[in-house]
Amino acid sequence: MKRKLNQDDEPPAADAAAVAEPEKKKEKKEKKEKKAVEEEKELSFAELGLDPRLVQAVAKLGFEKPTLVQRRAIPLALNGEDVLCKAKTGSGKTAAYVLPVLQGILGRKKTDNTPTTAGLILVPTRELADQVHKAIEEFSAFCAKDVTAAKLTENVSDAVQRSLLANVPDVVVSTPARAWKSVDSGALSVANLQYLVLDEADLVLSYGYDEDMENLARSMPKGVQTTMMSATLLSAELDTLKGIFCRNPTLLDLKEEFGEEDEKLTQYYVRTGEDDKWLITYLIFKLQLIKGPCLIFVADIDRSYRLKLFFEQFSIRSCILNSELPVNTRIKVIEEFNKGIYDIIIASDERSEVFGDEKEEETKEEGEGEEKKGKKKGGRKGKRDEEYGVSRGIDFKNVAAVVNFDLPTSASSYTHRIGRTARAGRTGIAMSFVVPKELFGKHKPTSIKSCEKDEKVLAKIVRAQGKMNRKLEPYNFSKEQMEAFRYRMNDALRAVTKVAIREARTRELRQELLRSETLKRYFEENPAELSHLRHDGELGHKARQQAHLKHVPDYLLPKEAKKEITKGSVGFVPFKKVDKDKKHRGKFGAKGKGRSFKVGGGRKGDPLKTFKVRRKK
Ligand SMILES: Nc1ncnc2c1ncn2[C@@H]1O[C@H](COP(=O)(O)OP(=O)(O)OP(=O)(O)O)[C@@H](O)[C@H]1O
Repeated sequence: MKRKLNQDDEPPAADAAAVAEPEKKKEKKEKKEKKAVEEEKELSFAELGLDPRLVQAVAKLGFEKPTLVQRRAIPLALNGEDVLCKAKTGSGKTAAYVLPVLQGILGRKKTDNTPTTAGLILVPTRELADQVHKAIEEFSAFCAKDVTAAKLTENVSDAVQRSLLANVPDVVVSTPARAWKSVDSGALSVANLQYLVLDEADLVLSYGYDEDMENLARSMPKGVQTTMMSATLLSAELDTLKGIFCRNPTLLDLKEEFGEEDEKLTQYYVRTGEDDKWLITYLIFKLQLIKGPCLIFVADIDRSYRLKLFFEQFSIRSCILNSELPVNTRIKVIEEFNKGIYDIIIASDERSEVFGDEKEEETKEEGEGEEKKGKKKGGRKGKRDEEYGVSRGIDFKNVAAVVNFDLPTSASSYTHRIGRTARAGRTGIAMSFVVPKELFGKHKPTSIKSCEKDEKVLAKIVRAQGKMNRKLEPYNFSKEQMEAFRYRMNDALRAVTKVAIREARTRELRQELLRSETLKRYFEENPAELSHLRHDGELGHKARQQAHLKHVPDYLLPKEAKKEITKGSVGFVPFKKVDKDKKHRGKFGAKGKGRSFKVGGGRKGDPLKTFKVRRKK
């Protein structure tokens, strides 16, 4: 009878081999899997089975090899499978779904040249439709005569739209509402559709396109190959979408591998009072502590104008993006931002305003809040473009940092906002201001309702990011170092009155309408004139201008700051937490070499006079 082993005994040799066997097998399997992953990483676009003309196009775009989502999704799609894919923002999802559609059309055209719309790509916003349409043109650069594409988002007349569709484009890019309107009017036929793509699929439903989606589903033939993409595909949306469109889809949930493609996004959060976030933001941008293009998200449209006017007090130039601006203006601002003409965009991510308060319920699988679905009919203030959105999918190029001046109201909004930086393997910084519960409402002039739940939302964001192997680091700005600048911040805030904000808002709209409509033909004949119509022009005629705020006097500037600014290095000049016991501090309490400086002895009175720079001991 086999002697019972107690835990101290050495197992007999035969048993030792039996025990070692599974271990060996497991090790072998892990080694094999690791080798397969390494080999997969070396796959080329040609090895994915793509048409040489598409391979040529991506090579021309500088894509050396496919990203994770492309390596996984393209073969499945080429194999005719329905794909539901969750992959991180900026990971190349657009190419992952466009290339297989183009490949399918090229394949069909080899035997059947009948004009027919074979591909329909649905996106939630006009900006994204414009971007996807551009991507299709880039990817089909070497087969343009074989593939035609149209986008149904231009704010052109129905007649023009109808003539666009009369040529029966192979691929149509549209928002669901415009697609259904064209199908319903007979301008667009989806009777022979073969490929359907939903990008930012979860948002397509929460933007209130449910009805349009159901109508479109009814108009399409059965068996359309469907691909759905999003960085935050929540289980609720997943079931709805699967029910409407998919046959037996393959679920590609790449979140586990977020950590694999070396994560280059650094995320900070700053616990700060409602007024201090204005002071910190002023310092960050006036002292250029964040270098390079930056995207600032605020809670609503008024806030975006207030921040722009506040910046103007210090001669900091910025652009505005919101749903009130004409779509062509929004697309132009994004294009010019991507060309480096502007460095700061202030975007109001006003879904919570447009769709009403987003309630966040914890969903078990995702640990991410679920944004309240559906649009609050009639709950919107003023004329807004429901198809506006910049926190989702828009491929802002080389954004050095995303600043959540106002924290979003859901973890998934946060994921998409920060997804505008650190794209395609580049580095990026996300900095989010969090108003602690005990400080909420303490500074009435700058307090807004959406910050009341900042701490709760932060907790959910930390959990959701943790599930993607990402973390947020707390960041403390040294209050004493900031005090010297507070009076300047207050002067500027006082100058930006409600009247000034309202004036700026209406003026911007008037200017944009003027720019986009009546002068269009003139600028087509005089393109050089167009450049004068920069979008980051000063709006502050109504806000009192204060010359003394336009520059930072030398005695205020710590020597380090001056050196950093002239150095012109790109990227984020990190502050470091102020550890009382540390000897060395850089600018704003940054640890490391450099001088420490203190506002003079904490004495009352004008900090400008008591500000002293002390050499490092
Ligand atoms: N294989 C590749 N190699 C290099 N760059 C790539 C590759 N694929 C895409 N890119 C670039 O990466 C950037 C992000 O791509 P894309 O917009 O498709 O990401 P995404 O996953 O759709 O992002 P989001 O979640 O914000 O929609 C783009 O500038 C694109 O040109």
